[in-house]
Amino acid sequence: MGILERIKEIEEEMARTQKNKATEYHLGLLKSRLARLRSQLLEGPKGQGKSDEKGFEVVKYGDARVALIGFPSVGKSTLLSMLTKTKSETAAYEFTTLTTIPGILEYRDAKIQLLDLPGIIEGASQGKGRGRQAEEQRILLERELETVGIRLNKRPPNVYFAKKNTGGILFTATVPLTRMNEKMAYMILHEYRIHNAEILIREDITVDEFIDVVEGNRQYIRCLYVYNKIDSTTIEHVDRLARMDNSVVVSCELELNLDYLVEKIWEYLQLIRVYTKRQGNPPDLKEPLILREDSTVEDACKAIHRSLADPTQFRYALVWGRSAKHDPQRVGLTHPLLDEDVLQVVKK
Ligand SMILES: Nc1nc2c(ncn2[C@@H]2O[C@H](COP(=O)(O)OP(=O)(O)OP(=O)(O)O)[C@@H](O)[C@H]2O)c(=O)[nH]1
Ligand SMILES: [K+]
Ligand SMILES: [Mg+2]
Repeated sequence: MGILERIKEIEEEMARTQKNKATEYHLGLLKSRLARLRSQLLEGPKGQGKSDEKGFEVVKYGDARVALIGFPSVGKSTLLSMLTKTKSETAAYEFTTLTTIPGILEYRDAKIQLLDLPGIIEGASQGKGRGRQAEEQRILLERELETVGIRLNKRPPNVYFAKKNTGGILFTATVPLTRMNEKMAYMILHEYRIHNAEILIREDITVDEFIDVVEGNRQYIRCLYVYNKIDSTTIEHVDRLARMDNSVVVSCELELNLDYLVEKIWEYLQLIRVYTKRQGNPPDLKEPLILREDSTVEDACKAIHRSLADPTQFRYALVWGRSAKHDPQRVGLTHPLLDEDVLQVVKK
């Protein structure tokens, strides 16, 4: 039996199985089997070099990447063409875009690579997906991304997990577990042929989250749900969509709310700008370092030059701005930076 058939069989069995105390472990087992098969499917057969093919087949460029993922003809290419200098073909028929089209969104001195992807659709081959309501599309997209190991707007579970060579399974939970337990963990690990490991669970996780930890390859990605074409629905509907979590409503056609969308994209990327300065010179305000929100002086040094954070080179740094207690503050490598700080590195 092929992987796809086995996946289908397990999905069917799960759908038939009632959720209760008696079936809890069996369902946990099915879930882990399903997760293993899906991973196999994504990785492809071992030793064929296929697993190296990552990303969207477009060269990475700029400070961050945003992928536009959605059903056909929702206006992804129209949006890319509005927000960047790139023109991506748009048309009223589905699957106009057949390959990934990159464009650059310039905002707050950062270059953000937008990727216009071909429309994705649940069961495209069966011709499904016409006339879907926005909310339904959202659920289907989430489900589609879930099955390939993408977790949207979630944090990785607070669990320490390390495979070992010997010593058996060492299981510890620092909080009461109400949604899974040690027995379930053993069973799932057994399914993964893991017989030696250290597990420290620090929050009340679900079985699915435990499987995510064991798989270890999940992508935790922030996601904005953008509802386009608000010009062609009722104000009540728009209002309902706009109130949902992580949502922005726009109209590319009427150019409604696009500035707000760009602001939101910036917020979701969690980036900061750090302006660098040489001794005796004003800061370079044209090209800031674009760093992740939780970056330190060390990260900034590494972004300037690989070896700048080495103890042989780095003496201290001066920081002006919101992260500084006084201007300038003399700091070390571990100092956390904030948006719009100015940084001067003093070398040995
Ligand atoms: N009414 C309305 N139509 C829009 C809006 N934005 C885009 N469209 C139209 O919707 C149709 C599809 O737009 P595309 O940008 O090609 O959609 P897409 O998501 O890239 O489609 P595929 O590449 O086929 O998946 C085009 O006819 C656009 O002119 C909008 O805000 N309002
Ligand atoms: K289209
Ligand atoms: Mg398109």
